[in-house]
Amino acid sequence: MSSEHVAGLPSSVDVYDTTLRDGAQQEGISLTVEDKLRVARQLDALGVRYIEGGWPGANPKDAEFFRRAPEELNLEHATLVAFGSTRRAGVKAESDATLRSLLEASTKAVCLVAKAWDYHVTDALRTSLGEGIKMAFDSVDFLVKQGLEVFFDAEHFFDGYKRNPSYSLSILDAAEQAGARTLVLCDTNGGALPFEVEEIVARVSEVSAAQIGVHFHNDSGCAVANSLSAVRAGATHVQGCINGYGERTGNANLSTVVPDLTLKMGIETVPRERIQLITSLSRHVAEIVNLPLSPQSPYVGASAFTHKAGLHVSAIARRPDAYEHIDPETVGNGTRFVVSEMAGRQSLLLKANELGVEIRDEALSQVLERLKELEHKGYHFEVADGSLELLLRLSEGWTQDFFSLESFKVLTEYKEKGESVTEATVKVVVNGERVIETAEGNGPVSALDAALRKALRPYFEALSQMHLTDFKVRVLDSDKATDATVRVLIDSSNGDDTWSTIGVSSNVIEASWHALVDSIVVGLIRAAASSVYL
Ligand SMILES: CC(=O)SCCNC(=O)CCNC(=O)[C@H](O)C(C)(C)COP(=O)(O)OP(=O)(O)OC[C@H]1O[C@@H](n2cnc3c(N)ncnc32)[C@H](O)[C@@H]1OP(=O)(O)O
Ligand SMILES: CC(=O)C(=O)O
Repeated sequence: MSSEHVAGLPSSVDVYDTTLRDGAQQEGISLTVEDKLRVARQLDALGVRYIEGGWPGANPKDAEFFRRAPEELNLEHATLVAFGSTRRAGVKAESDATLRSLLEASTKAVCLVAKAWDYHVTDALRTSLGEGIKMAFDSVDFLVKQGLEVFFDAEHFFDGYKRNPSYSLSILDAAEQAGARTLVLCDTNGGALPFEVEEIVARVSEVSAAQIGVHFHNDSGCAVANSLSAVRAGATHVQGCINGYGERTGNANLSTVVPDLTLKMGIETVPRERIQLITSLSRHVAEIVNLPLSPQSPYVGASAFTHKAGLHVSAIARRPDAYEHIDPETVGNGTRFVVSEMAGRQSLLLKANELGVEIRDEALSQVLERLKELEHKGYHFEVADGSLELLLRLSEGWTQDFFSLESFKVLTEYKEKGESVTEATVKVVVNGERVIETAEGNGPVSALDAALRKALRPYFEALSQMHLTDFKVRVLDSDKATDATVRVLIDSSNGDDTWSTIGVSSNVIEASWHALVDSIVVGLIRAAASSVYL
């Protein structure tokens, strides 16, 4: 990996975040004003140069955001930008409602979107090409004369340029003449490809003296690549959204673009020491927008530095950078290993170390063979580290002596009006004593869990701190209908620690029982290890 500056590239690029405006245009995202303020604070802490906060004239929420921002944000690094369109056709700039609401937002900078494709001027705005140019000029001119820094988003620039370059360039020229700070070439439909981008941005850089910026949508899957190509061709301002949120397939993902520009191309973007905040920021923003972050997200995803294949893990154990393109800590992420049927001895050894289980070299091959057999039957140890820990311990001759099962029974009684009650009875031996307990639950697993806890609780105080946090059932061979094998996964927690356990059987209650017993046994082992009294 090189973070040295590459000759011929700009020394710095302005990062312009539009998560709160274009990001919020993604289907499924709806931010409150508080959410927007929280995201803005996070972006400022990362050190982005500009934060586009929303369109103040479009809805009361964005207007309130801009009203509250000066008092509640105290931005250290970033400049807040209000977004809106140019004046409407046939309306004077000073009387245009959108431009007035931009002024009322009281930011130092604004961003104006204008049509840069002739087809959009004639067919979407339904006005003349000359009026399209005047709308751009008048709007920028009006806001610059009010003392504002103006970014100019040339909407559909790439599509327009490919069809009628002279019109698209004259729109840019109008904005530049009127005093726009930055001409932002937008790939609004997101269909551009990197080689086209490089050629077009290079051409615009030749004819324009203003700063060139870019804004890419991801419809061809190239938004990040296009942003990097644009920088190679002369752009020094890049727009995008955290986690690639945005209209349709999203915008250029800043959680990728920023590390790429900084770590791969040696370009200054956010302050160098803050790049390590990008993983936590990306995950925090995912929480706020309430969308799970894809584990495969480059740099910041949970799987970005997770290794599964045995050959990879064995090499990494010898050379940590063997299968990692950067040191994960640079971006605040970390290396993980998962163990599955694709593991080799080295993977298992590393996992055993991580789980605090000592395992002899001779035992490794034997456990690996057993693990692969179990995975063939439907186990999935990658997501069940608790059960994997027990498998490793068993291979070293350990047996759980907390309790032994004599039998369990589950009854579901259907009552009038469709109500049902499930009751479980467990018979276990603890400390040489036979214990029989019955409990009710809202289903077989909760009833079994309650009965087992009732039986064990007098002997193991630590059980009061343990609880199940999730329960998942997956049918593995659904073509066998009711004879299908099912996999049950249980997540558990004791407040400090979490673990996952697994059970597989053609009987869902039996599979649940195995996962449940593993969950309790792992919890008791952890309690013993942290000297919580049992
Ligand atoms: C490429 C982008 O993503 S830009 C950001 C787009 N974001 C949004 O649209 C979200 C916020 N939008 C809104 O809340 C509303 O669409 C508003 C408030 C902006 C406008 O609402 P309305 O006045 O009801 O208009 P509506 O949305 O139906 O149509 C858009 C109007 O803007 C005009 N318009 C579109 N682009 C521009 C432009 N760049 N400059 C000037 N006017 C424009 C259209 O001509 C149309 O006006 P018309 O019907 O008088 O011809
Ligand atoms: C401005 C903008 O969001 C676009 O052209 O996609």
